[in-house]
Amino acid sequence: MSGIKTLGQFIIEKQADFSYAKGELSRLLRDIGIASKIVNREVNKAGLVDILGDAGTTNIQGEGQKKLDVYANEQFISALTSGGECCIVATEEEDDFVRIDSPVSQNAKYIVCIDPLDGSSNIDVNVAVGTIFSIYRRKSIEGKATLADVLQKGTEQVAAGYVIYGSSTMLVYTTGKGVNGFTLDPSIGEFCLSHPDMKVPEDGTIYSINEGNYVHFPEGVKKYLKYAQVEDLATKRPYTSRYIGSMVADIHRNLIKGGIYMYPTTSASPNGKLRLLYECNPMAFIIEQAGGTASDGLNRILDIVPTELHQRTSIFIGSPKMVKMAEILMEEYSPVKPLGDIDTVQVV
Ligand SMILES: O=P(O)(O)OC[C@H]1O[C@](O)(COP(=O)(O)O)[C@@H](O)[C@@H]1O
Ligand SMILES: [Mg+2]
Ligand SMILES: [Mg+2]
Repeated sequence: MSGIKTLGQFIIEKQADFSYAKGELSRLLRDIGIASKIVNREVNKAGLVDILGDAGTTNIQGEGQKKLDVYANEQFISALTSGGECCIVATEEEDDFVRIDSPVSQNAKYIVCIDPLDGSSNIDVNVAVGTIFSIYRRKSIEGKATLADVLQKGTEQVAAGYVIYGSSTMLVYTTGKGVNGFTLDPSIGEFCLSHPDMKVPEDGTIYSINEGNYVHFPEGVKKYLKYAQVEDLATKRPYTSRYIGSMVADIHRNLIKGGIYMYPTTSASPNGKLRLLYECNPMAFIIEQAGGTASDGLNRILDIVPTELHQRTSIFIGSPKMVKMAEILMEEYSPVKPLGDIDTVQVV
């Protein structure tokens, strides 16, 4: 076992990068690691325990909740509560933000925004799913933290990460100093450093989008798909289409191999489908830290000012050269309103 570095050891080692660090963020990341292992245990034996299928409840987004959505949500809230470093959790599965009122958390300075289980449509069919998290420092230090402490721009994130429950289970995260990936070694129950200093290739040949929505796509996206599907060997086109239907898994693949993931506006989702606070901001922070880019077609995701807890946005994310091409075609064919006028996207 010589030479392995566990997540816990790595976090403590990196703490030295932050002169003011007192270990709170390290402990918070530890708590997320613990809850991820518990969720992983259930995901791995999902068919054998009563965790598949619908929970029979609906979340504020009008989506039917899966049993594993609810279970994962409970595990992360309970780990963050007993850990004591988090004062508010904003989660996909709760209508309003959850104030952590345990005695130890009163003075906690961190806010966690989380998608406890990403890729819910893949849970019952044994396809990779994930967890996505984003961490902010509360702005106000007096009194109780409020919604204003949650609705911060993505540029204010102090850390972000995801867990992918796939053929192996990995935790990938950033604290603004690069991106590192850890693989869970079940024999020792530890996340071990397996992918140090991850970098997204500048260009790629993989595009990920639900083409089933083609007729509802903005013209700019239709043009990009035509561009991707044209024969031009010099630019390695036609590109390959890959779509798992779990944002974490599609972006993880593109982070390693190069590629672009797109979930644009559609007539069904005029503001996009994916949520800014706990899906797009954390993935954008990670991909940018790995040398990639992320926008809504025009505006940098991390610069979008959140106005609502479950706010949605369109997203184009991945290899910078591919995102740039998509943005050029969006700008030309489907001008998106610049920042400051975000709430309605106009498609001409
Ligand atoms: O089925 P669609 O419309 O392609 O949407 C798939 C996308 O929706 C999501 O499942 C939304 O996330 P949740 O499963 O956390 O709600 C993404 O993971 C995925 O990329
Ligand atoms: Mg999700
Ligand atoms: Mg989810």
